[in-house]
Amino acid sequence: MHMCRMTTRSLLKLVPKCCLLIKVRTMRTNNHFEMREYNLDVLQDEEDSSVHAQGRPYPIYPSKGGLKPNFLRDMISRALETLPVNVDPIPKDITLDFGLLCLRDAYTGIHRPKNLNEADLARKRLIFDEFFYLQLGRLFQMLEGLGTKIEKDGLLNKYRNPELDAVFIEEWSGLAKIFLKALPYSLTPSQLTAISEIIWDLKRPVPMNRLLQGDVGCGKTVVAFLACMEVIGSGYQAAFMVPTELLAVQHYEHLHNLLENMEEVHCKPSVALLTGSTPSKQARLIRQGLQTGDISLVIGTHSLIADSVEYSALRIAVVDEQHRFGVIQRGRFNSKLYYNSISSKMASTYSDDSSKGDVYMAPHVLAMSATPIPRTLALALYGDMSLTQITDLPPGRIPIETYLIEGNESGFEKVYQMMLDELEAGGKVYLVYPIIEQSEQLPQLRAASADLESISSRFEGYSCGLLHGKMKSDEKDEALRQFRSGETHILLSTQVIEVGVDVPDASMMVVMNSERFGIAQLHQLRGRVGRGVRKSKCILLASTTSSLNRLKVLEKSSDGFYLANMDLLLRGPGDLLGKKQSGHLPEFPVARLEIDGNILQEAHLSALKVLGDSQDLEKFPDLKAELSMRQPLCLLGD
Ligand SMILES: Nc1ncnc2c1ncn2[C@@H]1O[C@H](COP(=O)(O)OP(=O)(O)OP(=O)(O)O)[C@@H](O)[C@H]1O
Repeated sequence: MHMCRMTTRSLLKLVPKCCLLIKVRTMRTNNHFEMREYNLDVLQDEEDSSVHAQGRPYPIYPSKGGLKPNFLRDMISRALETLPVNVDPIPKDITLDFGLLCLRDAYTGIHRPKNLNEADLARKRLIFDEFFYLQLGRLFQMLEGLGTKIEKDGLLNKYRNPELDAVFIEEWSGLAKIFLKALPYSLTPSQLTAISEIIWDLKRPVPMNRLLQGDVGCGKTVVAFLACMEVIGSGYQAAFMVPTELLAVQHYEHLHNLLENMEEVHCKPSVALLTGSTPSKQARLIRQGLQTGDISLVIGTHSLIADSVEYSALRIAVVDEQHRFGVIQRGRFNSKLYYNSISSKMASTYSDDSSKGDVYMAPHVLAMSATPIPRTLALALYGDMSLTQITDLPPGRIPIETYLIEGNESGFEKVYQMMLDELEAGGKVYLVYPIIEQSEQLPQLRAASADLESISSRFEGYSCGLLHGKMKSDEKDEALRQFRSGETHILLSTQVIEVGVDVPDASMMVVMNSERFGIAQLHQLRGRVGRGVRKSKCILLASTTSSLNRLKVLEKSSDGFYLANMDLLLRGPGDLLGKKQSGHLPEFPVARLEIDGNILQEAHLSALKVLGDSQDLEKFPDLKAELSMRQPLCLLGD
């Protein structure tokens, strides 16, 4: 009998002397192991050395839908016999460069490995293929969307040397320079690198498609504003799309404050706010202003991509919290074309297609994500985007103290006392709940609405506000405004405040039932405090003892990238990204993103190399055929 913990490798077992194999998946619970899955595999013909020679790894196939492992083994064996030698569509120089087995050896190696090393190499090759065709498809599709060879070469170059290009401040547009000068702080080094890199892209005749990532509160917004100023300074327009009205109003007010600081009144751009709640007469005027070019920058929700909104010269679209928008929504900016005279000049100089005198270009897209996700995941999800990361925080931030407290009676008493101390010292408190109303199915969960009364009476003399997703947008704005202005001291809220909400003097957060949230999500929530001069606290109340271990990491680290990696390892990509975002994640039958990131990088480089050799893949007909089978939509131009 052979027992072991299941790992990716343990699908292959060394054949022991006896003829019964048991594959077991165990789970460690507290101090004992529990058997969750098992599989009996009887080797009927022990003498059959051709299939399972002693001492060699032995593949275990699942027996599903009446298909017995032995039957599968037999079929696969026969298929392997008939496999042509020349079955590999990937060019040989690529397989050599990255130390990959050829495809035939990989098939043999995964089903009949001589040893575990061979099985590992075979697995690597299969994973490489999963990643490679995905990257190839995405890049191929992007190249297809570009008009001229110079654009295509430029794009491939940019991907090959992602850190290479940046524009010095002297070369920024006048308006961007004035805006920078008027900021009440200096940019951090990585904010400066990020914006210089973005401006480099903005000056090129190729539409940018860039993802700006950074930890909570690192100051992405101001980088995006600067990018808008750069294009406005060159005579074009900018649109800034956010997922909620709350954020739209906040960004609009924030920008207004920054523009107030500018002494040069004559060059202040005209800025408008357009959301679903904008009164129709005003919305009509804003649309008119965008069409004539009188408005240079519009901040708003998805109203900005409505068909009725026409821009006179939209050169950049910033999409904040981009994972909250579908690919199609983001893509709708691509149809808001503008006439680009620079591109037109370049195209006529370099293009072999002289008919391209007038160039109508899709706007540059700068997507922003407040959830730091590991590079591997970013590449798998957004392989078609260049990536800029802000890796430092503005100076002077006082680290947030995080406490993990068990949500029993004494735990609550302790937390209420800490809240009282904070309020008495002049602080403001967010109370975050997993749900709005009490639920009969989940009685252990605290609910924001249900708690309003008891919290109000407990903290007499301090007023409480309520904020959740089911409130009307003007009610939400009002609740946040009151909290910001200090009319309310405690804000009971759901996770609607998770992204973007910036109330710098909020100094304490208490998360109820924090076991219901992921680590990356809690980090994001925690980022709502510690944004001002007061020392801030975050208290995670956990109602189950088993969750305490998982959440402990938040007490120790405040590095969003590290925590996202931990979340990826602990819970896998689906849970880390949440339902909506992970819905865009392709399926990988063999690969596991949490451990196979380096293979993904190699696959990305290989795809670039292949396309550098042949942008339309005509040089590699077998590869093109394989791509059309694996990613049919990209070759159809969908
Ligand atoms: N270089 C800087 N120095 C000092 N303060 C800064 C700097 N950059 C930004 N800030 C301030 O830091 C706060 C957070 O910035 P911002 O809202 O842009 O962060 P963010 O990256 O969008 O974070 P989140 O995703 O959490 O909303 C703001 O109050 C902003 O004014």
